[in-house]
Amino acid sequence: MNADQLIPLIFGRLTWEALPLHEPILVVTMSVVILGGLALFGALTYFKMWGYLWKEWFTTVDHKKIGIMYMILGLIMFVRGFADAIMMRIQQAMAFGGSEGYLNAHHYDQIFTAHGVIMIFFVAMPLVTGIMNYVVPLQIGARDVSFPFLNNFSFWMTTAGALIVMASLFVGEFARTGWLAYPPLSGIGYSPGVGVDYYIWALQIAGVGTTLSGINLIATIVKMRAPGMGMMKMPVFTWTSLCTNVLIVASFPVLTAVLALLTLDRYVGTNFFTNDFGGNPMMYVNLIWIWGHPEVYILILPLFGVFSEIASTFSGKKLFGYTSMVYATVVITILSYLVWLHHFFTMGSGASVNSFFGITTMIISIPTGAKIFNWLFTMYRGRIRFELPMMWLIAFMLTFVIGGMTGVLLAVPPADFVLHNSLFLVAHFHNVIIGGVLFGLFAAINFWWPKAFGFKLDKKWGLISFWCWVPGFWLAFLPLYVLGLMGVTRRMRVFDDPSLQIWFVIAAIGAGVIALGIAAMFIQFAVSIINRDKLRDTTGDPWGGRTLEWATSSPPPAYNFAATPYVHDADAWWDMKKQGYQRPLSGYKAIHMPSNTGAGIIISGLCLVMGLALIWYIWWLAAISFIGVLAVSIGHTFNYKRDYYIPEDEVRATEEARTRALAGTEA
Ligand code: HEA
Ligand code: HEM
Ligand SMILES: [Cu+2]
Repeated sequence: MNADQLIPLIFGRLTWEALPLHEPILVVTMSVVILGGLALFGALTYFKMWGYLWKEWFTTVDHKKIGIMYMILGLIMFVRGFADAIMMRIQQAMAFGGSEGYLNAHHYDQIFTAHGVIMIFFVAMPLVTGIMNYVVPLQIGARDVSFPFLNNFSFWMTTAGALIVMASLFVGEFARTGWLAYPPLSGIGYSPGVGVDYYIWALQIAGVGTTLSGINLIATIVKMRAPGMGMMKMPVFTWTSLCTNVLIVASFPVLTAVLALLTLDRYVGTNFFTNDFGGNPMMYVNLIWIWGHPEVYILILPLFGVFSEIASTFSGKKLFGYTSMVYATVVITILSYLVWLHHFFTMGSGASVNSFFGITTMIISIPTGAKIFNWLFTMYRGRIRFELPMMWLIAFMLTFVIGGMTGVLLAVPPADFVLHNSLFLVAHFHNVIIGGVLFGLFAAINFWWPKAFGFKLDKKWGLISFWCWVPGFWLAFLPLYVLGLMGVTRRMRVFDDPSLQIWFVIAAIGAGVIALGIAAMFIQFAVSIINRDKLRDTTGDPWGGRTLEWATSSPPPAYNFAATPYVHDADAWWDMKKQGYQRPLSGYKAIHMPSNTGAGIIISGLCLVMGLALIWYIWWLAAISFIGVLAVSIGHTFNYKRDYYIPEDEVRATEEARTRALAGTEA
């Protein structure tokens, strides 16, 4: 065998050509990333941080630390996703009057695809999962989630997926198909390169993590609630998390299946989604939206829960209409399975089918509207405190209602025939996702940060971020409604009609203002960490909270609660405070806890290698890493050192420190 035959056997289709050395933008980015990575690696080694990170964070099974790691992952990926967005905004503002802008078509198409994929799968999903992971066990008075090791494994699988997408920036290319990769465009005939394979394996690997984390949180909420907390006494955020995870468990397997079929089409030459040989691309479109529509409610529902907690806390009132809030959430959960076809009204289903799906879609406005009015009635005659979370709630209501209304417009099939795939659609979904999901996450971060770290976030920089984000959002996306109504379609790189340019320029300025908002948010974090002693909260309950997470210290001890709380009311902690609750000061017991393990990160690391090997057709490496995954997974079942006890003395010492801290604040 000569070298020409041997090299492909070893390296598959990976060659030097895969490095984008001819793309100056990528060379610069790559150098910055490599230098930054080396600097970080050097710093961590110099300060001897690796052991600490490995023992305390990477291998942790503590839901609180895993929650924080999800948030960090989401925020880092947000910077990447936003960099893509700003590049598109600059390109579209420039590409008029014969100018081609600065991005070629090959590059531009990867950017909008990567932006969509990253923002949905590796920004919104990790941030939402992170908040649920952190808050749910505390809200239900539990010690951790049902399956703590699985939780660590889920996080690393999500991270492995994110790393695969990031790798495509520097080695090879990403998909050029749009974020849902419709065939036949995503089939091997029209996309022969590695881009779609990067897409497939990133989503498959991250999807395993998402599905398992959904199962984990459902089991946790169903089985681990504190005594007395019946279903109708669960905090609303826990309710919305439960429904979200039901949606995850019921919809992600469909995504897995549809991507598996696409994989078969691409790798072994089956014809599920081709145009001939009995294939049918419409099957793909149906399946992907049966996952895709519930996905957008997976993103928004937890934030509806966050806003419910915030509305009542900062109005100093019980949430208006708890029961209707719960039923509205459940109704949205069910309805979200009956509307998927509104994403392809124009693809020939006929008038009656379109009417059915148009009407079911519009019906979702009713439970959503009920929620909006419940929040307003909660605020009505309340003693409102305009802290940052409350500010975000108000911005959310004003923004989301408009985005929801334009959604209802799109739900009218004849209108959708005009607006489908236009910038009006792009404006609709950014309006609900940024106004709903992101504003909700910012509210959540400002609300629960003091719980996680024991000090509040700086208000001044928080307000600067707020006042950049909200007008910045409107500047960036209102022009897209106008352009959409004028007939401009999505995913365009250059334009002919010079009269459109001004709107793109305004949108680019808006994105610039958003960039300032993002910078202000990171400055807010930094300033708060520096001034943490001034912003310290020793009570564990800085906002006058209503639910159980505020009953324990900030940050909570590893075991969350020394004594399991007993629940009498949906606002359990508020009720306890009203009844003159006294913390038990004696009678501590040793606490049974799960042990950390490296199995999760190792298996995910092997999956990462396997994914990359499959993308590049390096079959031997894929086989070896697959065997490695099996071996480590089986090996892990023989690990009997899975738990330990926090000794009674340690619990007592921790609780006595808290007693002193509480006395300090009261004095
Ligand atoms: C968080 C994400 C999120 C949310 C919450 C929504 C919510 C809604 N969406 Fe949106 N949507 C997306 C994300 C989201 N969407 C995405 C990402 C796409 C495009 C994907 C792509 O193609 O790339 C999309 C696309 C999309 C389409 C397809 C258009 C097309 O491709 O041509 C349609 C059509 O029906 C639609 C409708 C709706 C409706 C009716 C709601 C409703 O749930 C809104 C309900 C809320 C309100 C109506 C406001 C509050 C209510 C009141 C104040 C009560 C009174 C109001 C009335 C009685 C009307 N959406
Ligand atoms: C923060 C500011 C943001 C800006 C400025 C921005 C900008 C853009 C732009 C310019 C496009 C391409 C539109 C076109 O087709 O012409 C786009 C597409 C998209 N964006 Fe954003 N975006 C932002 C945030 C987000 C967030 C937070 C999400 C989701 C969580 C998101 C999800 C998407 C999706 C799914 C697409 C469609 C991709 C495709 O066409 O395949 N965006 N965005
Ligand atoms: Cu939809």
